[in-house]
Amino acid sequence: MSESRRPAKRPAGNRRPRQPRRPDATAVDPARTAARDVLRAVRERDAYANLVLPALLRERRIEGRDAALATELAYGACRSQGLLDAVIADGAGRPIDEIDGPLLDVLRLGTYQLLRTRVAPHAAVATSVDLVRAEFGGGRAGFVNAVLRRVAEHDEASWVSRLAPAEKSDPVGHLAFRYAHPKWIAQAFVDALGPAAGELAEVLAADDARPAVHLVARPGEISAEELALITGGEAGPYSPYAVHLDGGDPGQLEPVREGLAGVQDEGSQLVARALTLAPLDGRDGGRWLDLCAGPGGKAALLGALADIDGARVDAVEPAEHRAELVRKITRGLPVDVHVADGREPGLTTGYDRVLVDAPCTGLGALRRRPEARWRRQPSDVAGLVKLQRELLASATRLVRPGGVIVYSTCSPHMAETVGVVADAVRRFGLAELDTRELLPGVPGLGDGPHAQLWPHRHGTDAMFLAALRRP
Ligand SMILES: C[S@@+](CC[C@H](N)C(=O)[O-])C[C@H]1O[C@@H](n2cnc3c(N)ncnc32)[C@H](O)[C@@H]1O
Repeated sequence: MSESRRPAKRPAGNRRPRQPRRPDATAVDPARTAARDVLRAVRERDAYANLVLPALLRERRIEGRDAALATELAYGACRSQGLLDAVIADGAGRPIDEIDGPLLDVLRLGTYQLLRTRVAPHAAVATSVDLVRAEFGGGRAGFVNAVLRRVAEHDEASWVSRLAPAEKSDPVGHLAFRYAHPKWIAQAFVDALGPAAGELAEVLAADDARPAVHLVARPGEISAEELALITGGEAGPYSPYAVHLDGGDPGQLEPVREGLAGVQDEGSQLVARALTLAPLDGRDGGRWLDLCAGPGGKAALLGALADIDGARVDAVEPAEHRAELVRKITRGLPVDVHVADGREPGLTTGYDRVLVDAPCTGLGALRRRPEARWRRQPSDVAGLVKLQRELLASATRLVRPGGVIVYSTCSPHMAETVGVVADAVRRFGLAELDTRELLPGVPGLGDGPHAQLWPHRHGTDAMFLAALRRP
């Protein structure tokens, strides 16, 4: 009987023979395994990193330093994907789409650590190799090892100078590469900055900075000063309702749990407030409309201000699950939620104030959505602009003569901002108010009459807003 056919002897005690075990990466390195799983969910099922990661950390009970590391790696690798992929393709000597998805996730994680963190290079490589070996065994781990060793031969600056478009002939492409943004987005920022295009590097860098948590103190419930005192935060510089926190989980704060405060970017607070400050021709009859209300952040602030002013808000949202979020967040406030398409909401005309916080590319909020910059495509813009124009046309029908519309986007892309507004002004004879006057005390809003906020100038999302009066 040959050696291979001989029946295996059972060791004493009837124990099974020991198999050589692959390392269990989950147990060895929970943070990197979690980050890898986030990248995989984003790649395979178009998941949102900032929804997947917190759920995954909770489910696996990953806390403290491990949670912080998983967050830094998952979000950082998502944000810098374009830069990482160019380096990986060079290191692998083949295009990215010829690398198996699960290996690419780990290569992105490893390359991010090598180029953009202080993790020691040997640890970045070894932990990546372990992740692959645990799942696929040695052959594929060898490939990852070889690629990452090539990546580790240069630092980030040197990879940028090797692979980025030349600064002289393509300055926007160069900065886009260096700050890991698609070029079309960097170009959209340049266009919106206009004469301040020299600030492009600062705008791009702001997208990678961890944004502070902004709370809104609900008017009539709690003041910003009280909220700051309770939470240990600082009052925001521009919105009278804003409090800034360094970090932490705002959902755990008592004022947030009790509904006295909410989480809302200070720029969004300024948009809702601007609608209430806009001067009307004639008296305010107290009929206010939020035409694109889900998930309800601005509707809640408008509702609280309406409560104080004796006004009432109709809030329109076509997606039932988002309308439900509006109902929840505005409970107890004078807000009526309508599940309807804002283009034909079936409401009685004659509103004094209408907010069109339009669906948009979200290019002004990239710092809050790690993977968004690589998912959005230039071809998305045209469809959104069409919808934005139709929503603004609908608002024009719904507002009374002398009433005011505030049109806003969390995108500075000019087709979605000044393009949509200019079209409405031309078609409907709307008068553009000086929107900057509706943001008292806020500097650096541009040449008007509209207003553009920027993360690098104001610490807010890059919200655009224009106030328009129907003649
Ligand atoms: C930028 S978000 C609004 C954010 C909201 N104002 C807030 O502060 O929480 C745009 C919203 O418009 C909704 N929307 C999409 N198509 C719409 C339509 N045809 N009519 C009205 N709303 C629409 C989206 O579902 C989304 O909830």
